[in-house]
Amino acid sequence: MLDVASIQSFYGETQVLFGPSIRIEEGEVVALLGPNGAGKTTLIRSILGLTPPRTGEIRFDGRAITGASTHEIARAGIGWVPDDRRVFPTLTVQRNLQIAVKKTRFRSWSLSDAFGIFSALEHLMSRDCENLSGGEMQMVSISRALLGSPGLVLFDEPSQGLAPKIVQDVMRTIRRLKAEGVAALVVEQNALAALDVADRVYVMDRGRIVHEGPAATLRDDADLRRRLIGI
Ligand SMILES: Nc1ncnc2c1ncn2[C@@H]1O[C@H](COP(=O)(O)OP(=O)(O)OP(=O)(O)O)[C@@H](O)[C@H]1O
Repeated sequence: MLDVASIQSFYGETQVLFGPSIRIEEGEVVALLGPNGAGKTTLIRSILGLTPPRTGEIRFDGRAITGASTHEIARAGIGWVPDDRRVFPTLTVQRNLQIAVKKTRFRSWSLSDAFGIFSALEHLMSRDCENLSGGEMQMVSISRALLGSPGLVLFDEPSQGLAPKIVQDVMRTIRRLKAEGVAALVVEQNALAALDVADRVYVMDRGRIVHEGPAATLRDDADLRRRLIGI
C-alpha cells in the first residue's frame, strides 16, 4: 500500500533523512520508533508532501506520489493525526469534522461511523474545540482523519500529553481501525504501547532505518529492546 524507497529529505541545506525505506501493507499497523531527532516526523512530513524528498520515491496505492501536493496526497487516501492535533480551536467539533469529509477510493466514513468508534463524540458536537480536554481533542483529530476516508493513517505521537488510560483508548482505536481495514503508521515515544498494537516495527536513528522486524519480537526481547530503543 505504501512504499517509501531510499528517500533523502532536507531542511534547507541540512540533510535529515539519509535513504530510509519502509513498506506498509494493506490493513497493517506499523510502528516507527527511535530517539528524538531521528527523523520520524520528517519521514511523515515527506510522505505527506510537506517536506518533499529530494531523491528517492514514495508510492501509495500503486502510484508515485513523490512531488504531489499535500492536498492530492490526502485525496489519494492518506490521513494524518499530527502531534499537535491541529484542530481549529474556535470552531465547534461539528464544524471541524464537517470540513474534513472527503471521498477516496477507500471505504467512506460518515459521522455516525465515527460515533461508532468514539461514543462520547456525539455529545461534544456543539462544543468549541478550544474547550476540549487533550483526550477529547485527540478523538476529534482521529475522527477528522477518518472522515477523509483514508486507506492509511499516519499517527505522529498520538499518546503525547495524554493520561495512561486515554493512551490505551487511542491504541485500542488504532487496533479497531485495523479491523476496519485501515492501515496505520504509528510514530511513538511510548514504545511499549506502540509495540503492543503494531504488527511490524521500524527503528530509526540519525535519518536511517537501523532495525526492521515483527513488533512482537522486539517487544519480547529485552536485550534487543535495550540496545535499539534503550528500554
Ligand atoms: N523545520 C526544521 N528546520 C530545520 N531542522 C529541522 C526542522 N524540523 C526538524 N529539524 C531537524 O531535523 C532532525 C529530525 O527531526 P524530526 O522532528 O524529524 O525527528 P523525530 O524523530 O520526529 O524527533 P522528535 O521525536 O523529537 O520529534 C532534527 O535534528 C531536527 O532538529
